[in-house]
Amino acid sequence: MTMNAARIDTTPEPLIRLKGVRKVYRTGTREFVAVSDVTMDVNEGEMVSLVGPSGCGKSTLLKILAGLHDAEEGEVRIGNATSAFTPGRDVGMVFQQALLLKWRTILQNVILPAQILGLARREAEARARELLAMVGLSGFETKYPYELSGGMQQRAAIARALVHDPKLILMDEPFGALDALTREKMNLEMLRIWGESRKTIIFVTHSIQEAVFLGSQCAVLTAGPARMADHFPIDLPHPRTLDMKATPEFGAYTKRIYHLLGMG
Ligand SMILES: Nc1ncnc2c1ncn2[C@@H]1O[C@H](COP(=O)(O)OP(=O)(O)OP(=O)(O)O)[C@@H](O)[C@H]1O
Repeated sequence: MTMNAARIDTTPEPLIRLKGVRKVYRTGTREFVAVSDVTMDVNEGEMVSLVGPSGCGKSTLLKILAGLHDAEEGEVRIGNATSAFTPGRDVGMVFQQALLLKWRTILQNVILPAQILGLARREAEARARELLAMVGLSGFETKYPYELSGGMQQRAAIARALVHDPKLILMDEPFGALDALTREKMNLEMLRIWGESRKTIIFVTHSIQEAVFLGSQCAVLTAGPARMADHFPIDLPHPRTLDMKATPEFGAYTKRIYHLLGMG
């Protein structure tokens, strides 16, 4: 008897598969293409930067990934055979403003998503404390948001996005409101937090330097028409250091993005 040995494919399935995604907003009889031609695979544990000018559809794409909007056309698949995905449970979000509740302590703010999802209080609190330590906020558990700097508040927001152990973190220009030096520091912190948490992160930014420095993959979106112009891996070594920004390799990536955005 002969047996056909099934070929075992060990290539991991991507966590996110986007193919020809297009989203149109309608107001009355008018249609507006917010984003189009979005095709990209994202593997678990990747940090993908989405970079582009204002109005090119970055936030729209995040809303599609969060399950808040449906795509007009194309395929959106999140989750795979080994990792099922439920948007309400498996997404953590960080916005440009930390949006902490001013009447809750930092610990109580970080716990909030776990409370909303009805997770066990004791475990959630232990995890929130661990995450506060990971983002460098040990000792600030009982402080209130007004007692923290902007950068510290954004660290708390990152801890809050991780507390329910989501599979996907969506970050919409999280450091856009910080001063330039704090932003550089937060970029280094972000890489460390990503390395420790091993989460899949989609990171929206207007900054080409930030996109190259943080991304394991970079997607470039253009406006007029709003479309994904390109996406490519960023093959810079880890750990990344600020010195790398002065290297020809780093410069080649930024130049590529400037050209795609018509600024070359
Ligand atoms: N609910 C909506 N209804 C109609 N048009 C919308 C809606 N939301 C966004 N738009 C339009 O769609 C386009 C893409 O918006 P989106 O917020 O995704 O852009 P963005 O790249 O995130 O911009 P920014 O960088 O300024 O935040 C914009 O021109 C915006 O005006």
